[in-house]
Amino acid sequence: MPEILLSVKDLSMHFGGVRAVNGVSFDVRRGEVFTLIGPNGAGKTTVFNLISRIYTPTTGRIVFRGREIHAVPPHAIAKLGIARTFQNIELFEHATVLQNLLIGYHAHCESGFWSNLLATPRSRRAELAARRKAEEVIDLLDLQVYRDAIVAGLPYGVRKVVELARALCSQPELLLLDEPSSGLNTEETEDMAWWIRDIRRQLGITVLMVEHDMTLVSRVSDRVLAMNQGEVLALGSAAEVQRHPGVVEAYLGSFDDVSNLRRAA
Ligand SMILES: Nc1ncnc2c1ncn2[C@@H]1O[C@H](COP(=O)(O)OP(=O)(O)OP(=O)(O)O)[C@@H](O)[C@H]1O
Repeated sequence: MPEILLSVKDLSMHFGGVRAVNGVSFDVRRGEVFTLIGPNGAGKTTVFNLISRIYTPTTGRIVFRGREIHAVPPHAIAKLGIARTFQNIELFEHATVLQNLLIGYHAHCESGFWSNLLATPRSRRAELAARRKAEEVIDLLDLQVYRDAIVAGLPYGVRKVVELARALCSQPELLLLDEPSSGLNTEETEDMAWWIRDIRRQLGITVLMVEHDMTLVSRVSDRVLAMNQGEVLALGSAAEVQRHPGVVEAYLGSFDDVSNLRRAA
């Protein structure tokens, strides 16, 4: 039996009369790439925001490594072993790539305010460990030439990889990727598929992803869950889910790019 890393049980999030997420359940197995798809407004980002504790669910449970995470404040999520990227990149724009990665590392580490201020041996060891981890991630994602560049001056595609790198520096067990291909051209999207596969293969990190580009979804996902109007429509391999009549109908009834679905079929 595969180990379940994350379990979402009968999860609902209502905003007034809007049922953004309504009775959604799924399990993410340790080591897999699990992808949420669905037309605009299906509830995918809300599920992400619930798992990363930006929202508290109206009803339902989220269990990570056997522990309920409802009461964990958003800032403590990284320490539990969950990191995420955002649809619209969120980086410190006026800091360098390396500085952003060091911040990512410190999001998960325990060294206290006083030990940092007094530069104790413990805080110096933590600083060295942070630099080692940042350099390792820079090498893994081929960011060497950008190490000391200010983020604001970098092309969008590179900033997207830097955000991924920063999430990796917090050494997560579960990585949440919110539309990793958005804003990327075809070549950059192909690179992103390589990075996601490397992250899973080389670092053993479990990936939960929201993505619209079905070519990327098909390339990297072990399992795909399709949502529509806050509810689960289908679960299976990328090919199985794309053939599901309810999924085809949901996309045809929306303004989403149906050609994406056909392209990867
Ligand atoms: N904070 C909020 N307040 C009110 N309604 C919200 C809020 N967040 C999301 N919604 C609504 O919940 C529904 C699901 O939105 P959500 O952003 O989760 O969908 P999505 O599948 O991520 O869509 P997209 O692919 O466009 O990002 C939508 O009808 C949206 O308008």
